[in-house]
Amino acid sequence: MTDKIPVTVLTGYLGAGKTTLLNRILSEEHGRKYAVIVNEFGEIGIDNDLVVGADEEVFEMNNGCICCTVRGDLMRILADLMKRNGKFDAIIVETTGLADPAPVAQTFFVDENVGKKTKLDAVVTVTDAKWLNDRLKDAPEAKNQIAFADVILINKTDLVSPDELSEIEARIRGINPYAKLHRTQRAQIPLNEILERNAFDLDRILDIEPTFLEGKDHDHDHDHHHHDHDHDHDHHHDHGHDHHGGLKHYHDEEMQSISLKTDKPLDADKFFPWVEDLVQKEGPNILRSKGILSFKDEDRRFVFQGVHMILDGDHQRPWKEDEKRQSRIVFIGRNLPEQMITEGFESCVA
Ligand SMILES: Nc1nc2c(ncn2[C@@H]2O[C@H](COP(=O)(O)OP(=O)(O)OP(=O)(O)O)[C@@H](O)[C@H]2O)c(=O)[nH]1
Repeated sequence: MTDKIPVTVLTGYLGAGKTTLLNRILSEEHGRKYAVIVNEFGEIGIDNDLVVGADEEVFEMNNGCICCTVRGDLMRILADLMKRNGKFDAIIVETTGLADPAPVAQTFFVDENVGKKTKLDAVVTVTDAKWLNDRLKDAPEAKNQIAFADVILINKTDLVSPDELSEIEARIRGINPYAKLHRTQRAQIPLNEILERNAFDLDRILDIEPTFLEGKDHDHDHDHHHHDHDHDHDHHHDHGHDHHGGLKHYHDEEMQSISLKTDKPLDADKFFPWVEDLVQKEGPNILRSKGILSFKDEDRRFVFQGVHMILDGDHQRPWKEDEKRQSRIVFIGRNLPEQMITEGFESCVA
């Protein structure tokens, strides 16, 4: 028997900086071979397109909640990876910002096949120093992500004052006194603080989740509606449910995503004023937005990112010859004015 392959679970609320951290890990000269598994909320997969590193193999799970519908997918991908023994030094799983890490972590203990070949190395949680306080009030996932963490990054320290930062740190410590804490900007941190830590502590988890190891029967599908249409939306399931071996976890019933796409080039002079205005007005409800955009007279892809009203974006690599120049954008939030967003986006076509 060879050693078990370490698995790092990257978690953190919407927009906290998980992909930024992942890209940092993958861009470093590590001389290791990582397999990356991503899962996101919203129907158009954007994250897998934003992960750098041509060398790495990126596996995209079906979209949806990793802790419920997608867990079977995670097990299947892991099992496939294990068949290619020796090809990977480690596996990194990036979960959606809305995932509860408990059932994800549980997979490595209750699924025999997975448990034989892999071991959960650490749960690494990225937090957004600017928005964490608000999310602790209204998002139970955010709190669980902290409670379950072995390593916590307090990211985006540039967006808060030193006093606010101390307050955030105290709140995190209140939820989880054991995790190793790091303050970061753009998720800048030495790799060895994240990977191959051997940090996951089952005893501590059993303290906070006594039923963690119980119940191996956890197939349970929620109805999930997918409309194959130009603009899809995904009203997520809700309610605290406890079918994962007695583990309770919660979903935000109001959280929805709107995915839009168009094959027609966009006009940058229309798009930016529109989206800036939109997030100014709807920022509190729009928790996350991101997109890959094709502007007219522009050969490069534009990557667009937003967390509430803070927008970010830049031109990336050129569109490839065989790549469809399609603009895709996703908005995730509560009470989203769907029609207004859909029409607004359509009006940005050049
Ligand atoms: N100001 C600031 N922005 C940051 C920092 N780290 C990341 N960002 C920005 O925050 C946005 C979200 O970062 P991501 O890494 O995509 O976040 P994520 O957690 O992967 O997001 P989801 O997968 O959608 O939940 C991007 O626009 C980043 O450029 C930071 O330290 N400071």
